[in-house]
Amino acid sequence: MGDLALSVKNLSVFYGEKEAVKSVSLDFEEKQVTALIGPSGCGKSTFLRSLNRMNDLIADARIQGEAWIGDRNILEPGVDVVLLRQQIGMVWQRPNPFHKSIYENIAFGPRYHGIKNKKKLDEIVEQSLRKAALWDETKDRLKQSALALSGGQQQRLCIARSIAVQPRIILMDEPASALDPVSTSKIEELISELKRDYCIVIVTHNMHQAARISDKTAFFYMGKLIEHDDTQKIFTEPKEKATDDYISGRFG
Ligand SMILES: Nc1ncnc2c1ncn2[C@@H]1O[C@H](COP(=O)(O)OP(=O)(O)OP(=O)(O)O)[C@@H](O)[C@H]1O
Repeated sequence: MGDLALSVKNLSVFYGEKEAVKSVSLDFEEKQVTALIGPSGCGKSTFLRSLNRMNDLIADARIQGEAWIGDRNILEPGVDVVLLRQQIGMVWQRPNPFHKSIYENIAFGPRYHGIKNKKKLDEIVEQSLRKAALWDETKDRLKQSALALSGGQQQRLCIARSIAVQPRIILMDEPASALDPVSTSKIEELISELKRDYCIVIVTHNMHQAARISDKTAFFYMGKLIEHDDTQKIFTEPKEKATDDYISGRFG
């Protein structure tokens, strides 16, 4: 087994009385892609959002359990969520660039975290755009609004923005589901490149996508983690009947 990036223990999430995620324990390794799959409403996004404390923003959401990065439980009350979100980045279903230039979208995070030197910021912008396979398309228009980019380019910009603050883990909630097939395959190629450096956790409804890009797959059903294993095993010889039924399209 490789190095652990994040270890989740008995994580439960409640919305009021409703338990949307039920005592899930799951480990994520460095330099691996884990796909979270399961039918609509099974708690995948809720689980994902808990990992960088985005659920803190929902008034009646309550979390129990632990999530460890090294010797730190990131779900403890005293954790600085701004620093946490630097370590654990998030890419949403719909690209959400800031209403700023391409350059400023990338430079914003590093500047916020204290980098003021223009040359250093230029370097970070270039490196982040290169890593997100967007440099060639944007290097001559860095001052232009990010909103003038296509949807697929905007999503790669959002990935570049999360890389710019040097995270360890990148969470992605159906990052390609709003994109056309060409943009989708670019995002998939990009994810395969990025896993050399990062731990990636991706929610996807697309079974083929999960099979293509992930090393591990976790199947959720009605808030519970039913099965977690090598992606190849989940898709060829799942242990649980519910997993088999879901991946062969019998429900969901
Ligand atoms: N902000 C919220 N307030 C109350 N209930 C919520 C909230 N967000 C999600 N839920 C409920 O929690 C459960 C899990 O939802 P969640 O969005 O995590 O599932 P999901 O597996 O990601 O679904 P989908 O694939 O449709 O996005 C659902 O029953 C949903 O209705």
